[in-house]
Amino acid sequence: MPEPLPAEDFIARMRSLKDRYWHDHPFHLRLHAGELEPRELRLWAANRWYYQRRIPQKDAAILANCPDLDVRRRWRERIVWHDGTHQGEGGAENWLRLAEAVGLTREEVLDERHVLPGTRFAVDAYVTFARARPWVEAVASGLTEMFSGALMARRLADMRSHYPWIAEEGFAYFTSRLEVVSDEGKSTLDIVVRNCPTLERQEAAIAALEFKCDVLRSILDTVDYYARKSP
Ligand SMILES: O=C(O)c1cc(C(=O)O)c2c(n1)C(=O)C(=O)c1cc(C(=O)O)[nH]c1-2
Repeated sequence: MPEPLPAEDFIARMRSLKDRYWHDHPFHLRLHAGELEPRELRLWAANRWYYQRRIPQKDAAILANCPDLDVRRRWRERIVWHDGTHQGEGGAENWLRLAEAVGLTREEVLDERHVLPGTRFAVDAYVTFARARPWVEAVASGLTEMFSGALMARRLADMRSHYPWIAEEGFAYFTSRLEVVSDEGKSTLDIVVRNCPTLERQEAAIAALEFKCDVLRSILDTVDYYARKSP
């Protein structure tokens, strides 16, 4: 049987997938350059809502499949972060505030009338992956968060400067996410490395992260296509 990769090489393989991440997707580049019309930002916020609202369900699937108490303890914090503990709190609520700040009503976000079929297919594929695959692969698929901190910091700065009409309250999602994201990346990586003792499992974890990068890019492909097409 082939030997597993040394941990550093395994980590390096996962980090090298940054090129496949969505930071340089044409839609993000237009967002960062201040080139988006308000209606394009609204389409983006309404579609990202679908991703945000499905993430706690994806995390619940991981909890359901994971027999490791220590991992479950850490993982359930993610659900609490997104859902909050009380009405009016949590990451999802903050995303709704961003959507309102770009000009959407809460109602039109919550009824998902702007969610495009491609977004739904991509995000649902992510949730299904977490339900159907071994839990460590689903955890590995969340490792895009290793790449997300720098992107979110840049997005926050660029949105503040290029879209000054967006009220500061709208950015609470990014400011609060940035506080948790770097730490999460490290502990998630640790869980994946410890729970992939064979080359086969390591390769499966790498494939899971590739899949997730493709999920994210697919969301923006569909948003970008319709954003450019609409009047
Ligand atoms: O704004 C971004 O670019 C970005 C990227 C990602 C990501 O890389 O999956 C997440 C988030 N944001 C995010 O806010 C978030 O809560 C989140 C959860 C997850 C996940 O897979 O569990 N990814 C991400």
